[in-house]
Amino acid sequence: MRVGIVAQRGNARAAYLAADIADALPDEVEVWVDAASADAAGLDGHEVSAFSTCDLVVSIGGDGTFLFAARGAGSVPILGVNLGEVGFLNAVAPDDAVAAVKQEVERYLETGAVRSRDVPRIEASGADWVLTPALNEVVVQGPQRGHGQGVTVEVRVDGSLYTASHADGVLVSTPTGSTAYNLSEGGPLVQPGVHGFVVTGMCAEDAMPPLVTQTGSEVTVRVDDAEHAVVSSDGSNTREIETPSEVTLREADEPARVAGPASDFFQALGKLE
Ligand SMILES: NC(=O)c1ccc[n+]([C@@H]2O[C@H](COP(=O)([O-])OP(=O)(O)OC[C@H]3O[C@@H](n4cnc5c(N)ncnc54)[C@H](O)[C@@H]3O)[C@@H](O)[C@H]2O)c1
Ligand SMILES: Nc1ncnc2c1ncn2[C@@H]1O[C@H](COP(=O)(O)OP(=O)(O)OP(=O)(O)O)[C@@H](O)[C@H]1O
Repeated sequence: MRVGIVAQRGNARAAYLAADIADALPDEVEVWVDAASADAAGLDGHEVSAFSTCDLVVSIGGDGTFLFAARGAGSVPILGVNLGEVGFLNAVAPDDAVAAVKQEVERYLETGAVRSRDVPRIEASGADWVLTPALNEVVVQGPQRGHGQGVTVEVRVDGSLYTASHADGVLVSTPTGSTAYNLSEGGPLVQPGVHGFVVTGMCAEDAMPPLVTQTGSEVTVRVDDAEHAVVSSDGSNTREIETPSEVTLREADEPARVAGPASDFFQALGKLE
């Protein structure tokens, strides 16, 4: 079994906790530590982009660290330990981290699988490009946000026109991402497990109420009337596209997998206050 650990870059507490977890695991488990944290501790590190070959990935940090770990992990189960300010994606408290990881490792050694929940991701693509699937959301927007900026968008669901407007952009969120950027833009909270994505307009001039689509549907966003447009996945994997052009959003073939104990969704909402 191979366990990959991603500790928040530059955070000594995260690096110590990574070392504690590594020390607590049986010798038969190979432990990889991300390059930045390993370098700080004088160890050999591994690029997080190779963590899709692990059997379990542990993220120690905040939501940004979890999203970073998820980009490398692909569909490998990720257990999130919260050292962040919000830590909505991280169900495990630091004091419980060693026990929670040991429990999943023991489960894997006994049964060949860790306990995990599938969470859908959104894949954004254009004529000759595709972004790393998003765990939270894909944003299609103009070169800049704000009055007098933006882009004309035309949103279709399975080929049928939903709406068209000048707007800062359009945000398509997974249930996981509903508590993040989607919420700030006026989109609804979505209970985990709902099989839908949310399409939310960003400061649209014409009517664009938040729309829940089935995960199986294909959403296309045509952008025009701006110098260029920008597509981003989870706020970081970004692509500049020319206008006019069309972005296709659909459920990624492989979901992300969240390992370890689940947090109570309604209790976790308290973290956002
Ligand atoms: N106005 C906004 O609310 C806004 C703007 C830009 C990005 N974001 C979010 O930030 C994410 C990228 O995270 P980052 O840490 O790299 O950037 P960041 O440092 O700008 O973090 C943005 C905030 O979003 C929180 N967050 C991220 N995912 C969340 C989730 N699923 N539920 C609740 N809160 C969540 C983080 O804890 C952090 O407080 C994007 O996926 C997007 O959802 C939010
Ligand atoms: N081990 C790492 N190696 C390389 N980059 C990292 C690593 N950990 C985090 N990062 C980068 O830092 C970003 C997240 O860091 P950030 O400071 O926003 O912390 P966070 O995990 O969101 O916690 P907080 O809630 O305290 O802000 C990630 O998106 C990623 O780009």
